[in-house]
Amino acid sequence: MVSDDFTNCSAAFLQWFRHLPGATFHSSLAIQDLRSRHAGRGIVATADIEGDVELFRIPRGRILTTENSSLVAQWPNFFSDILDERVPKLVPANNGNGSNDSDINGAEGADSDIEDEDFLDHWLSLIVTMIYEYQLGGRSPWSSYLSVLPTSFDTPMFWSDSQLSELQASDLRGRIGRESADRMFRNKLVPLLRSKSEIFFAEGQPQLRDDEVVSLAHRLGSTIMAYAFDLQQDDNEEGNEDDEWVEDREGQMLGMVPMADMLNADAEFNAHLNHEDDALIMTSLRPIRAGDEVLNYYGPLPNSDLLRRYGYVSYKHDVHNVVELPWRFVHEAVKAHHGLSDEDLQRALAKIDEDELEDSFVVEYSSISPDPTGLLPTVGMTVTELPETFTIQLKALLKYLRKTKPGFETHELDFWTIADTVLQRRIAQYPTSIQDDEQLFASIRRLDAASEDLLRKQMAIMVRLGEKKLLANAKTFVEANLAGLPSEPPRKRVRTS
Ligand SMILES: C[S@@+](CC[C@H](N)C(=O)[O-])C[C@H]1O[C@@H](n2cnc3c(N)ncnc32)[C@H](O)[C@@H]1O
Repeated sequence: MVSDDFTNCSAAFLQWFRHLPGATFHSSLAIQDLRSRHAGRGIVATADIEGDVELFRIPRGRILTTENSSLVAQWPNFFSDILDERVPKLVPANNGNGSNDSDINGAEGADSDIEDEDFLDHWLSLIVTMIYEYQLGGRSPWSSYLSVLPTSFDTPMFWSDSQLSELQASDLRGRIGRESADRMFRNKLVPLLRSKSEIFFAEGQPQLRDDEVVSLAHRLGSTIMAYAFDLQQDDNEEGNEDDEWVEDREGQMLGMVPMADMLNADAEFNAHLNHEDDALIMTSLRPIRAGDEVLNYYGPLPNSDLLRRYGYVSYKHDVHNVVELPWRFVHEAVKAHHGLSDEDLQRALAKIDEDELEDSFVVEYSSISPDPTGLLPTVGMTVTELPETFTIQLKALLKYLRKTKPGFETHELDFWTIADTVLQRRIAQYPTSIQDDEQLFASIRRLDAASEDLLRKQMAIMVRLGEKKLLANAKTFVEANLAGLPSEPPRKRVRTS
């Protein structure tokens, strides 16, 4: 085997980890180089491992957190200083992906990671802590760990405009937020670190220029998004009442957990991190065969969010895809279908409490969750209902039109026809069809996927294609409902008294 920096760093990291007091690492596991399939490092079983076996254990004191770092001892007002510097919203307003109340991984929740102020405090604190540890170099207790963390990313945050354009009409494009993060790092973070230059830029430490600090902050900010775990989780609360899996990566107390974050992940997985009082323990959920990769779970994320936060996509995550339907498309469709004026529409809308209105509605497949061993049921991906808020709001609008416009009538046929038009309008926002994308995807798969540009293009096509398939599926559902209705609306009832 050719030994390069990458393999040397993996070996040094493993050796460091094995020597941490209280840490364990199963003898049938190895860290493997998975760069040939764009998956960086991963952990693979070298012999069969049974289910419910401890794979490795990380003592809580060895987790890279602000509390465990020596930074706070040198900067006693660290937390209050960070709170003063935070910027409430890092992403442009109105970029939420609508509502999906499944959990933090739902469309809205996925966005809330950087909109949420608590998360932002923890994220920023951890960025500063990691800058501090990086600046310590070999003197950091985590230096062997830091050297296996990535220095570049394939998340859209780092894509060119032409690469981003390949996402076409995906809602993801409005949710990247690089500019606002950049502004915050430049205007807040750099002055904050400069004000503590005796801690961050002392003699003997790298003397970074401002732009270097900003790019290091971006790099670490992205590392945290893709690697950090929520440490506050209580295993008893982990599953909700339905015993569903939740993501353990996005929460209010973030920490970088050496080794746990060497696991790649998928929508089907075979390992889970258990949170105990003094340690985090990675456990196998079912037997893992020799040669199999040990996989963690990042949550029921659509491919757009997997790409946004982790920089990769996976066929298995297609089942969690989501697409937003804007409320304004409903306005347009109602107006066109019923031949209404703007005034007609506004009069009816004025009757609805604006605060209760959603700006958009999330279309998704009927929910599929992994079982307790991390496997997904083998059922087809189908849309079996329209978003509940879509139905409520459209029905409310039609009701108020009936109240405010004399002679206005609607029937079930109108509801489904409007829904069909809205879907058609959303589908038309993507300039290429499913067939175009499938052909394009097949043709570029044969090319050299080592090219960064090509890899990003492939991932963008997978995101947009998955969204188009979801919309087509939703349209089929609506068409089936239309087909089941009488084509003529019932005759007007004549009042007899
Ligand atoms: C927590 S790290 C996992 C370890 C990582 N592969 C490494 O080399 O450090 C998360 C990152 O791993 C990569 N990753 C995770 N699961 C993957 C998968 N199934 N396929 C490809 N890349 C994956 C992504 O780059 C993601 O941002």
